[in-house]
Amino acid sequence: MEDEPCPELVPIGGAEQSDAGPVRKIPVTIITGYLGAGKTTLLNYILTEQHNKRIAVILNEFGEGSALEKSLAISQGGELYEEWLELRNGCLCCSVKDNGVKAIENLMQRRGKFDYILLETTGLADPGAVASMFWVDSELGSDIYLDGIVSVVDAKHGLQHLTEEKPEGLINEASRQVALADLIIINKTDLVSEEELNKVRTSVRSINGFVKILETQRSRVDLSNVLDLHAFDSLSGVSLQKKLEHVKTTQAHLDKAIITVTFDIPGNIKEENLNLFIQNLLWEKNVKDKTGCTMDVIRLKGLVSIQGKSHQVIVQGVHELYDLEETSVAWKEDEKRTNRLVLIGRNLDKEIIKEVFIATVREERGNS
Ligand SMILES: Nc1nc2c(ncn2[C@@H]2O[C@H](COP(=O)(O)OP(=O)(O)OP(=O)(O)O)[C@@H](O)[C@H]2O)c(=O)[nH]1
Ligand SMILES: [Zn+2]
Repeated sequence: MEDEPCPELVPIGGAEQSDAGPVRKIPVTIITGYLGAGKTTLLNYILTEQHNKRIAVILNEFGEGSALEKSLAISQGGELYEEWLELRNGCLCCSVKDNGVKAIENLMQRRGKFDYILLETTGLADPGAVASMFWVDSELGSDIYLDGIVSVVDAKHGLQHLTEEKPEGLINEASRQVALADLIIINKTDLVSEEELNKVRTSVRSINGFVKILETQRSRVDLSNVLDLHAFDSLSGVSLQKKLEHVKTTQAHLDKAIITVTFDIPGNIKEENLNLFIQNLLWEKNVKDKTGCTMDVIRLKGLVSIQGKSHQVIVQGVHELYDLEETSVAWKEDEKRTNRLVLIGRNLDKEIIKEVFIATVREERGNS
């Protein structure tokens, strides 16, 4: 019973799918970033680059005066539409006012016409809320999967956005977008000196110790860095282990800063204990730092070893939502089983979190 067969992940051959056959899930990449950072420029660039993908783009321009301009930029259509429009190169485009769920549902009726979805959030959006809908909306979840969150940071104004103070000590949008990202694009490097660029890079890194950082002008990036990141699923099982190994706990660099904390605890833990640890942290919020402030976790990633599971288990969390999924990577016979977690958030104290983790996973409950 220990070795439950894990379904093998096999690529589905051919583009054509019969009604009865398995359906290929469509990846969604969320493109976020503060107002004017270069999100739409990035989308335009991606749409015009050679990528052999049929991409569907959703522009979420909620409440922004420039929405019309944005649709114009992409569709050359001249008006704000909520209907899908086919571009000359076969890509699809649509501009919406809400968080995009409707648009995606609508889009899925055109299945077969596209193989990738890019969703641009508004500059003030919390990408976590958008990401969450892929977990909550199981209807959506069966058709599509979240591939990654890409945040565009303005090299010129990024620092200012990251340090902006919000009332009641709320986390500003720019920091949240950096904390949640799987890829950061520091754009508009033409507008800053090397020194200014270093400062932005250091601040971004101090918030998110995990994220890959690219620097661009006009959002020109190698698309392989943006698409098919598999940041949330077990297909990244192997590389995630490597990636996690390189993550370091960061030092607060900005005021009231968000930082990254990572640790590695050897052993083989019970799933219920892991759940308890995560729920205390994310739901009960009863884990506090030395000064009594609640630890506020925005993003959680990890690879853990669960008792009774032969394969590594990936942990993913965005705000209050989290998910455990067995990967296709089996623990080897002689391999030391270990649990590595990466947490990004505020008021994080590595030593305290480690202690809480150890105490929780060591605890016996119910059956010996
Ligand atoms: N100098 C410079 N300007 C840039 C660069 N990238 C984009 N821009 C300009 O910056 C402005 C904002 O770019 P957008 O791509 O619309 O930014 P956005 O993030 O989509 O903006 P919102 O949707 O309004 O939040 C545009 O005028 C772009 O032409 C760059 O690398 N350097
Ligand atoms: Zn835009």
